[in-house]
Amino acid sequence: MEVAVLQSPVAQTKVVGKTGVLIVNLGTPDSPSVPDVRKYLREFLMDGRVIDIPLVQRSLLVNGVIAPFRAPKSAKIYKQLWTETGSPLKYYGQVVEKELQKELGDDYVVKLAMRYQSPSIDAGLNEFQQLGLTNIIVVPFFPQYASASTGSVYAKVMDIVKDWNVIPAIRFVNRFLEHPKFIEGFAQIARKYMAAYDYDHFLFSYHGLPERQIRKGDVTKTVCQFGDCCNTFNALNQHCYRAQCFETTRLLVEALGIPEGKYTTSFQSRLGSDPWIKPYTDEVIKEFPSNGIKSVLAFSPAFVADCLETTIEVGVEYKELFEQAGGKHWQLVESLNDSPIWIETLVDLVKTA
Ligand SMILES: C=CC1=C(C)c2cc3[nH]c(cc4nc(cc5[nH]c(cc1n2)c(C)c5CCC(=O)O)C(CCC(=O)O)=C4C)c(C)c3C=C
Ligand SMILES: [Fe+2]
Ligand SMILES: [Fe+2]
Repeated sequence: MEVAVLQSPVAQTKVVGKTGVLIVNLGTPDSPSVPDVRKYLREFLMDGRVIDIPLVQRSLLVNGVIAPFRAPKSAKIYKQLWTETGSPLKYYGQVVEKELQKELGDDYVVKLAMRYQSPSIDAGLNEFQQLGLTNIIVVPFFPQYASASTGSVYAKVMDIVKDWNVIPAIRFVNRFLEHPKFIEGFAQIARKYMAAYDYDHFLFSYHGLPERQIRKGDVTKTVCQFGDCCNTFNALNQHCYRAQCFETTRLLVEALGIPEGKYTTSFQSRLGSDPWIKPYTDEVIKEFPSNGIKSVLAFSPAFVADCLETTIEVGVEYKELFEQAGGKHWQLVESLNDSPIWIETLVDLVKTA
């Protein structure tokens, strides 16, 4: 009796067995206007996993300092980044959503979401709920796990579904820095530049994090000393974001045959005066020319789509810094964006989740 009321057999076959795939990137402002950038920064930086200080202090910092003073400066940089298709981070997300749907076929429903701003995680999950999908795979677009990125996506998803009557079976992709196709994706782009120019040095610059955030994740309080310990990657330190970044470099160096001594790993975009993970990219770059390094191929493998952090920070600002210090040739390795090998990586991640 109940079954007949619930759904016709035709409607049932449409959804039964389908899996919802939520691909999630960080987010970006809706436009490069000051109010939209301010709205984005407020939502982003009020996340307690991003600025992990008590709520009252966070609110004073974000609403009293960052939103009024940083937003106008950031808006100018976002205007530089914006193209006719909008923010590259969102544009490539939309292309990847379509391509991945095509590759995965009818057994899956693929939805793009952003942790902050739009399209929201809420909207994506609600669509899955309306379709009656109770198998969901969440793929955060962060190759390395950090509480501020991947962790925040997990927390948001769980916060949304916790009140549903039928909580779906959810599988979360945790990290994919060691996926051979992810590594090969960056290697393919880099080979194009390496074939055309003989670079003195290779820089692998990752988004930074306050050291405090890594310390919090080290529940044993013995793993990360923020030094050479991060150079080896093992079962104990696999959740240390800094160690994951060094491992990403090691795999890329191996794939590209870069000799020892010809590459550096560093961390960019620090905010505030607390210690962030070192070495800092801007300090490393300033030293390059005086050490005889006049040409650099720069990678940004903490991101899978070009964004402010790659195109502007590494591609423009660090280039200027390098040239001011006496450097001659600087080239950014663009991100995976909508490359076929990135879509293949995602297909593998979904099918093995
Ligand atoms: C406390 C501050 C920040 C932490 C911690 C942090 C971690 C973190 N962020 C990304 C990915 C991206 N961040 C981007 C921009 C960005 N990040 C911060 C601050 C922290 N990030 C700020 C203030 C900004 C905005 C830049 C500005 O206004 O100047 C972006 C780019 C988004 C875009 O629209 O292009 C990405 C992507 C990760 C992966 C991460 C933890 C590892
Ligand atoms: Fe960031
Ligand atoms: Fe570490």
